[in-house]
Amino acid sequence: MESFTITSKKVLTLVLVIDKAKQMVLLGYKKRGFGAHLWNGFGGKVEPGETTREGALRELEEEAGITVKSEDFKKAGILLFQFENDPVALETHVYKSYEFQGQIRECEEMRPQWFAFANVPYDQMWEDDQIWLPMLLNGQDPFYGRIYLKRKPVEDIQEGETTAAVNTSTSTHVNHSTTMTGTSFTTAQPKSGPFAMWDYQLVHSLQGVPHEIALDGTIASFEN
Ligand SMILES: Nc1nc2c([nH]c(=O)n2[C@H]2C[C@H](O)[C@@H](COP(=O)(O)OP(=O)(O)OP(=O)(O)O)O2)c(=O)[nH]1
Repeated sequence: MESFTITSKKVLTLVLVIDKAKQMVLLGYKKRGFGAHLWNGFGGKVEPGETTREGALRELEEEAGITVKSEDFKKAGILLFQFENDPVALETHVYKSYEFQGQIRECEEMRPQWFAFANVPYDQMWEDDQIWLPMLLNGQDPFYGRIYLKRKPVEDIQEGETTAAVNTSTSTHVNHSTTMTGTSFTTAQPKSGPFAMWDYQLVHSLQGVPHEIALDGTIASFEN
């Protein structure tokens, strides 16, 4: 795992708004920047002086035009994204809400759209989302884990390309409750961005949500 060694991390947020009665989730089509042309939740970098919660609520309002009351805004998990040959990991704090206020609107960066749980466009999302998003939609949170991503060879991300072999090694287990440990997919999807998921470790946590994931993957404390 030498090529996945990390020495620092950036803190990011990601918000999923869910209509429980209709079994639909609000996603945004990212028009530019990191993860462009993929559907995703709403989020971004946490600013200096902000908590992850405040940063997540700010990004949701900026990118989708809506607000969520504090009591409805729940932490669903933390994912540490590690990229091949990149010493900076992205510690992404994932939030969910079943309620929101305001009018959903498009902005320069994101085009929001509701999707039925059965029609989530996983082939146009980050590859790892099909591992953890169903857990969030089915209420199997909180969770935490590490996701390892490799840059795809250029020819594999061109339109029309259908298969790209990716490494299928099995990762070691992390402790705590139900541990899922991964083998990545044998077929990389050409529209799912420039990165292929190489491996993952994901834990459905019974202890609550971690405050953070240390660089060595350990969890120092939980929020509840
Ligand atoms: N669903 C999903 N989201 C991911 C993955 N990797 C990853 O960074 N993200 C999210 C976390 C953040 O919400 C977003 C990247 O944040 P960013 O810093 O590029 O956000 P941004 O371009 O909107 O920048 P800003 O608003 O903070 O200026 O993408 C992934 O594998 N799956």
